Amino acid sequence: MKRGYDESSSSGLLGPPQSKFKYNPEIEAYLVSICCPGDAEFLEDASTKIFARKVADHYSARTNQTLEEREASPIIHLKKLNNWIKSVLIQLYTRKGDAVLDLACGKGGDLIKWDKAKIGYYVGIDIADGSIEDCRTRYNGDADHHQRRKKFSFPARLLCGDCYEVRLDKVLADDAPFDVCSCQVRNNMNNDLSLMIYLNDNGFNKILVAILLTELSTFCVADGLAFGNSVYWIRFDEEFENKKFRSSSPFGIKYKFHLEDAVDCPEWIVPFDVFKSLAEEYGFELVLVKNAHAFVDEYLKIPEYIELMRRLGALGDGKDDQSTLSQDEWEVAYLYSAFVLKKRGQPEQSRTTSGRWDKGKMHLLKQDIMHISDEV
Ligand SMILES: C[S@@+](CC[C@H](N)C(=O)[O-])C[C@H]1O[C@@H](n2cnc3c(N)ncnc32)[C@H](O)[C@@H]1O
Repeated sequence: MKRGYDESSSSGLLGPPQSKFKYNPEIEAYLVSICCPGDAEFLEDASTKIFARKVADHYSARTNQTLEEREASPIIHLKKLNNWIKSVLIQLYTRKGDAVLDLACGKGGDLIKWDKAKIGYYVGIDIADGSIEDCRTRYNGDADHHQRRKKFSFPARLLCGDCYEVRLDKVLADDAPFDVCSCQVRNNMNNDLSLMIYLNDNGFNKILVAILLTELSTFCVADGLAFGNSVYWIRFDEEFENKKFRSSSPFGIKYKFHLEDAVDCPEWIVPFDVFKSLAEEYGFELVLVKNAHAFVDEYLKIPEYIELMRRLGALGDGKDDQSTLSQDEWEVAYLYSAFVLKKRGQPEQSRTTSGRWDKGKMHLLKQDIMHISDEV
């Protein structure tokens, strides 16, 4: 049975548990699911502004957890693993001085990662005003009174609004071009495509995306319409009872995804090859697509990333901390993939900026947060 790490490694870290899934890079059946984050009570119409409002309220209402509360999460090691994957991605694809657009930046959970990559400018956008306010205090270094951290070394700007509803080209006219866009939220395919057009037209170099993938064959071999374990479940709609999917209508295959202590939302599957060719049509080439198991397999061989994993603690700390991912969390990790899109024809060396000291601020006041709406 395949394991997700190098068993001969001398890292001292505990490995992920054995998985019943076997990662096969040749497999053609991977499907990208388009995620609409939200809550069970407001699942129905993802396209409406009401839905967007409810998403915003949901995230705003999620208070900052204490360290103890966070550590008690049933998916704490999965969260740590996700952080490791995001950090490695950022280290791999961001360079000193880059201008970064963090779409759906939330409470700024990635600020430290961008700081380590020595970026030159940061613009964060999120729909939830509570989250963007938390992001502001975190950026200012005021978030944790016990552990006041040093100031971030890049200027920043924060905006509050629905990144799929506003004219980003207008709102960000003075900030563009960006080198990297990070996006960990998906809307519907049309919105994602308009975003890609915007990114292409506005000189983006790379987009890093952490996206949920599920493997159709897992569903096809499962009994009935649902499968999962103690921390997640996926349930397909009744209409897919016969487990047949028409290639002529690749969109609209809906299922519900539940992950303990994280999400409970509808998602729609999109065949990966369709996504890839649409991205190509809009001027992007896919330079990396890696399932989380394969990602761990590959990058946990590199000393600096082993050290990072040790610090983040997803697989213990190599010394006293013997806690690690549960089998069930490791199976959830298998549902996720990281991918990177790169603007076609963009040479590696050409960076758009080396710091934007004239833009953004080093300390953000409440009134510095720009509230954007689709009237902009
Ligand atoms: C999973 S969180 C990502 C947080 C962040 N990347 C981090 O690691 O801390 C998803 C975020 O997407 C935001 N979001 C959802 N739909 C959005 C939209 N249409 N426009 C802007 N933000 C959105 C939510 O408010 C939430 O903060």
